[in-house]
Amino acid sequence: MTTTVTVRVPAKVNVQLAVGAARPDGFHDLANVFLAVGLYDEVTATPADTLRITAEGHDVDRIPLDRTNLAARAAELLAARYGRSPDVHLHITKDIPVAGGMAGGSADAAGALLACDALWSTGASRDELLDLCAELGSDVPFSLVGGAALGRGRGELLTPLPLGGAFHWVFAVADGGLSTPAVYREFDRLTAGTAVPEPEADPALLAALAAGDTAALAAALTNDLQAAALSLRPSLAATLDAGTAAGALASLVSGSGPTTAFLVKDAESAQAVAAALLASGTCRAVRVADSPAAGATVI
Ligand SMILES: C[C@@](CO)(OP(=O)(O)O)[C@H](O)COP(=O)(O)OP(=O)(O)OC[C@H]1O[C@@H](n2ccc(N)nc2=O)[C@H](O)[C@@H]1O
Ligand SMILES: Nc1ncnc2c1ncn2[C@@H]1O[C@H](COP(=O)(O)OP(=O)(O)O)[C@@H](O)[C@H]1O
Repeated sequence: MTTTVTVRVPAKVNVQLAVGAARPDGFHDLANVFLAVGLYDEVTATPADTLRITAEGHDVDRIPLDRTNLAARAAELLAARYGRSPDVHLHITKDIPVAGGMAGGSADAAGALLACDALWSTGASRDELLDLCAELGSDVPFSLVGGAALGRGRGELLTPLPLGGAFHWVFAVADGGLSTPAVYREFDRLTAGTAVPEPEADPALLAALAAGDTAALAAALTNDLQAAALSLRPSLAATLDAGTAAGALASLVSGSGPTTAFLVKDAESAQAVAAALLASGTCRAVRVADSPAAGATVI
């Protein structure tokens, strides 16, 4: 019998984040082009007498260890769906920046779901797991799937995208986090009184991904939440400028921020841009990672 299951789950960067007007339910329709990157959290599930969460790694003092933790919510949802006890010990090893716009919480939710599913042998199909992911959060289905995908609806309706090669990234971690709902509210405030277009995926960006063409991808990167994130955290402009000055091909806010993402030519350039960003004093830490990365995987 399996007694412990560990799942590894990647972070994401949004290479295009097109945001529509607020819907009646408060969410926003998106054309959200997700790319999984090689920074990972791990979730280990072990049988226990009660549902318990522990965590180690970067900034774990900033995540809740009670039942509001997204990993705990995933275990409870799966247990309720299959009529069993949610008692399990979930240990999270965190490497994805917390509240950084890189879907760390979503990664832990997808990881916990897959780990508990394996531990409990529920027999859930992939589609059933994807439905549960969507109940847990808009970004959680992508954490399960990984690779590259277009997310429609609120981001949960995924179409896998072809990728023609690897891309190299540097990420600058900012002090503190940004609240995703607060960034969407700021988007609403900044766009009030304007006609917000229907979000559409950019064909040039999809072609750049399919061709594995870094220069074309750099020219096509966009994030409709960037102005809102910069409005709430003006200091991010200096980080973006520092990355561009250091030779990044393109610089943008990752999702709702405040992590900033820098697309670079190759692994050597990544090291140079990372060192320059750190030396600039405009960020707390830097990380280097490649894309794509596989989705949630039992290891
Ligand atoms: C912005 C994005 C881009 O991928 O991620 P982050 O950069 O924060 O990681 C996502 O849209 C975040 O997805 P996720 O963090 O899963 O959001 P959810 O838990 O579903 O929703 C949290 C809140 O964000 C807002 N929200 C989220 C998704 C969406 N399409 N429209 C929204 O308005 C709503 O206010 C919602 O109550
Ligand atoms: N397992 C978890 N890991 C990270 N954050 C979590 C987790 N569970 C709950 N949270 C909370 O979810 C919020 C969003 O965190 P996160 O998913 O890391 O950011 P983002 O949505 O910007 O990618 C934070 O306020 C954090 O405290």
